[in-house]
Amino acid sequence: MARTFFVGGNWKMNGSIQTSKDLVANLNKAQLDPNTEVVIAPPALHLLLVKDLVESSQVKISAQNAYHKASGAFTGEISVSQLKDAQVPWVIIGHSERRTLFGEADSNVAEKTKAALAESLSVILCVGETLEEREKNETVSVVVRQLDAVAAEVNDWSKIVVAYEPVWAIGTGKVATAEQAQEVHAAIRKWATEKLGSQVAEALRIIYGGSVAAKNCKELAGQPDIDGFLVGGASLKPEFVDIINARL
Ligand SMILES: O=C(CO)COP(=O)(O)O
Repeated sequence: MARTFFVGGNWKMNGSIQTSKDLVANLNKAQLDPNTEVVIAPPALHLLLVKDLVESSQVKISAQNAYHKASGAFTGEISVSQLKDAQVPWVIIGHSERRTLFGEADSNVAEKTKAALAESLSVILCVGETLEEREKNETVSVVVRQLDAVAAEVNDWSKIVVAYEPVWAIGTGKVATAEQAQEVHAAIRKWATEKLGSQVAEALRIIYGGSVAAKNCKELAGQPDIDGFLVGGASLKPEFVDIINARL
């Protein structure tokens, strides 16, 4: 079964009302590969504005994070239920910046993923190792530990896209080589086969993130287990369209 190519744009904490409008205007006028699923994740403050401005039903919006409780005294948080109510269909969970800068543990990532799926949201679940972990040859064990934590809480993986984002490649310009990425993607699919069954594993989209750019996306996209990208910096530039069209 062919997996639909998936390209996400994680805008992180960047931009203004005007730049968000400009980014959507660029996407609206671009020719996008109709076989690519596109999801953009603006800052929470801009989500509804961006949602209203997007013209193509091919482009969906995503939050960059959410809290697992439905409501209550959690100052500053946005709940998965509020995302559902606002018709935001996707949420990024477990981004390495959430894990390393905001102290999210594997268990937090698991409970957020579970809560998002319970609200019928789709989830971009991020995993990946630090440079120190890679140098200690712990890449696969770290990624498996992160995935196992979610699998302990979640049975249905049909609405999850796994984003492999090596921390050392994020925002550094140091992209994993196509071989390095493929090796980890294959290990993730092997994990999924063993843990979730071969049918689920075959259908699971595993996307790569970390310094993806127009100049490296085609080689990465040519790997058998790379089903798309989660793009940071380049999603704020016109070349995002070239990355969406990596398979053309
Ligand atoms: O963290 C990322 C996407 O979520 C990757 O960011 P960069 O593409 O800027 O390296």
